[in-house]
Amino acid sequence: MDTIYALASARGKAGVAVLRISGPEAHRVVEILCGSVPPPRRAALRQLVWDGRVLDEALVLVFDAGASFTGEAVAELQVHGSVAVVQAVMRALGAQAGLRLAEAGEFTRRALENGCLDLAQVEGLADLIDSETEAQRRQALRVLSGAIGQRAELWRAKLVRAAALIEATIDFADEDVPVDVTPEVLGLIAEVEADLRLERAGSAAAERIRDGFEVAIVGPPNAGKSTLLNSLAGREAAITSEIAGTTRDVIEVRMEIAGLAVTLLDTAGLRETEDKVERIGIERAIARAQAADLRVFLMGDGEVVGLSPAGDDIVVQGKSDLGGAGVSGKTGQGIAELIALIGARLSSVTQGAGVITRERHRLAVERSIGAMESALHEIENGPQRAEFAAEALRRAVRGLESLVGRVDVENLLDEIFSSFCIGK
Ligand SMILES: Nc1nc2c(ncn2[C@@H]2O[C@H](COP(=O)(O)OP(=O)(O)OP(=O)(O)O)[C@@H](O)[C@H]2O)c(=O)[nH]1
Ligand SMILES: [K+]
Ligand SMILES: [Mg+2]
Repeated sequence: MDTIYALASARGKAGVAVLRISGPEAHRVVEILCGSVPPPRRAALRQLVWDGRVLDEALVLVFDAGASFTGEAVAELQVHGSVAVVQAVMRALGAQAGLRLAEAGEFTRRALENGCLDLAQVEGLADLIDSETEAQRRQALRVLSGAIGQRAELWRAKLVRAAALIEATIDFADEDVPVDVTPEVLGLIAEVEADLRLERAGSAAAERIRDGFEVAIVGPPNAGKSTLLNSLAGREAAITSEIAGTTRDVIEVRMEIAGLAVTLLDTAGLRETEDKVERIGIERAIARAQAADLRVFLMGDGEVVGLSPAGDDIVVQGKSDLGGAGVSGKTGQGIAELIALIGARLSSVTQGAGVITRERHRLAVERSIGAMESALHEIENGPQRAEFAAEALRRAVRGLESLVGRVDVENLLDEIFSSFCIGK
C-alpha cells in the first residue's frame, strides 16, 4: 500500500495549512522531517527540516493505524498557511521514498475500504464538506455519524429473522409445522415496511435540503417581480424597466432562507402577447414555475394568465409603497415578512425528512419495499411458496445492505468519489 499525502486544507493564503499523510510510511516521514515522532494524538511543535533547510515550524499530530480517519497510520502537519511554505513542505514530502500525492477522495476511500466509514457515511462526509446552509450541515452530520447504517441494521435484522423463520418451515414442509410462524413474519415485515414507506415519503424533503429549493416569482408584467428579486438578492441581478415584458429569460439567484438553500427565479410577466420572443419567455416562466417547489404570485394591475396559485403558494400585492398592503421591492416594505413566510412554507416541507438523503438511497428503499411486497404475496399463496417468500426477503435485505455499501459497491465508488477534491 502506497503512503499518500496531500494538502487537506484549502489552497491559498491562510493562517494555517494542514498537510495529511496516510499509510505505512507516515510516521517514518515525520521522524525524517521532524527528528522524532510525537506520541499519538498529542500535538507537538517541531521544526520541519529537509535538505539541511528549516522549512517551517509546525504543529505535528500522528495517529496510529486503527485509530485514525483512514484506518492507517496518519500524520498531520499544521504549517503556516503560506503558498511558499506549503510548496516547500509538499516538495519535501514528494522526495520521500514510498510517498505519492493522493488522488481526489483517496483518504476517504481508504477510510471506506478499512471499514472506518460505510458508504452512506462517505456520502454524508461529501455533503458536509459541500454544505452551505444550516439545514444541510445538520443533515449531513447526521448521515456522517452513521444514522442510515444504524436504521438499516435494525431493519435488516428484522427481515433476516423473518426469512429465517420462513426457511425453518421449509424443513417441515411434509410434516405439521410445530408453530405457525406466519403472524410473527407478517409483523416483522409490516414494521419494516412502515418505516421504509415513511423514509420514502420523507426523501423528497431530505433531497430538497441537500440540493436546495426553487421558489419562482410570477405575476403580470410590470408588477415589480424583477425589482423584488433584486431587493431579495441584495444586488441588481435582473434588468428592471417601466416597459411591460422586460424579463424574458428565467433569472436565478441563490440565497439562504430560514437556513435552507433556495434558488429564487425571476420570470417573464404572464400575459397574452403577439411578440414571439416574449411568448417563449412566458412558456419558460410557466414551465419553471410549475416545476418549482413554491410560487410567489406578485400581483399588479393586470390579470395573471396561464398559471394560478395552488396549495402553499404565496399571493401578495406589489408596489405597496403606492398604497395598500403587500410588498415593495422599491422601498423594502414587507420584504422581511415575505422572506419569513417563504421560510415558513419551505420549513414545513422539511419536517418530513427522514434519514435518507439521496436518490440512490430512495432507489434502494424502493427496491426493498418492492421485494417485501413480493414476499407478502408469496406468503399469502401458502406454505408451498415459502422458498420464494424467503428469497424475496433476502432481496429486500440486499436492498438495505446496498444503502451502506455492503453490496453493489464497486460501480458506485467512482461516481461518489468524483465529487471529492484532493486532500479529502
Ligand atoms: N413604486 C414602485 N414601483 C416599482 C416597484 N417595483 C417595481 N417598480 C417599478 O415598476 C416598473 C416595473 O418593474 P419591474 O421590476 O421591471 O417589473 P417586472 O414585474 O419584472 O416586469 P416584467 O419583467 O416586464 O414582467 C419599473 O419601472 C419599476 O421601477 C415598487 O415596489 N414600487
Ligand atoms: K418591466
Ligand atoms: Mg421583470
